[in-house]
Amino acid sequence: MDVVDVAFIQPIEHRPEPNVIVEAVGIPLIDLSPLLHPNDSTEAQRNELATKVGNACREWGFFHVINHGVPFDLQHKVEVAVKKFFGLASEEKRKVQRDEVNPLGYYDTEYTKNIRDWKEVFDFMVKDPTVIPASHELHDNELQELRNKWPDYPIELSEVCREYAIAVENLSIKLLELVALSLGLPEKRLNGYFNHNNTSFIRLKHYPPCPAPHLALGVGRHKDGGALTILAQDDVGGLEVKRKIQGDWVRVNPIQGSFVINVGDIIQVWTNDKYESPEHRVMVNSKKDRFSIPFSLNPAHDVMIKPLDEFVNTENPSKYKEYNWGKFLKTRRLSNFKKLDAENLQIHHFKQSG
Ligand SMILES: O=C(O)CCC(=O)C(=O)O
Ligand SMILES: [Fe+2]
Repeated sequence: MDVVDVAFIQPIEHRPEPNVIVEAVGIPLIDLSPLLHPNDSTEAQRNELATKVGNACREWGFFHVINHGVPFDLQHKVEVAVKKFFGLASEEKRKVQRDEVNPLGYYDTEYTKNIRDWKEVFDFMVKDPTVIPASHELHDNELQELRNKWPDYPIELSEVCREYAIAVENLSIKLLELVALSLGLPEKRLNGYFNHNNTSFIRLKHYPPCPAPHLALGVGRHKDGGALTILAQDDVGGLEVKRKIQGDWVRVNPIQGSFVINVGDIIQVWTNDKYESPEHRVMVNSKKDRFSIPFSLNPAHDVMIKPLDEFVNTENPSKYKEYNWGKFLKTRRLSNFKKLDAENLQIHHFKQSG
């Protein structure tokens, strides 16, 4: 990757300032240990956690969790395998390259908001196969089965990733239940959208050192399209969130043993904007490689997303028109692939006009 390539250069107003990194102060750290043994946790403990999650969702849209139940040695095995994979020669990685038909596997030329990201990624679905629409066209009902594409080396990558996916998916459902409780909904109100047909996925990411960290970004500013994101990040740092009131970018520092959780667009729409999906981006640096692994909790492709009835009434009418999740996902993928002239599909495109 060559940074003099203009494709990487952010417009002036979106360039990061590597010399003035401001740490985010006050992003909540939530200890989930009461959930480790669900039969022992009391209703009062769950409600207390839900209150913390609710406050974090309103104030930041971001929080850290510790004692989350994903075994440390499993995380370590994944990290080792991921580093082996990204350490392969490009020709090897390209053997599992994603293409226009199957968007899974390796990729190093992704765009966010039409600017190329300084990163390489490997995507896989939690359910294999996963069913999604074959095309983004609204009236085309054809479906497609996505199958994961695993490399021959490292041989253990597929197995450790599958095990990790199950553990993180379990955690995501616990978090979803806390989000539901925090909104005054029954604990399992949202679970049905994420059945065995869910389209959740995991992205293995490598941000190589970048000779021009003041011009490029690892991931340009964006909001996550799914319901919730569970991010494992190493100790290098680079993730930044845009503060709601001040509007400035602050660094979400790595905390050992924690996952970073953020609200995605689906929760924003479901809650009719009670919880907002925060804008974030990833800075790169000139010295260190950085690795991160986001898991995106996504519903089944045929789920229609709109504000939940519980958050709509005459004083507070629905702020969004409903949209089909599978078509949204498919449309988003189009613009990740190539530079488009138009803005990427966003939930604000479904905002009610009146
Ligand atoms: O790598 C990170 O820290 C965050 C990545 C991210 O925001 C994303 O993949 O959506
Ligand atoms: Fe993100």
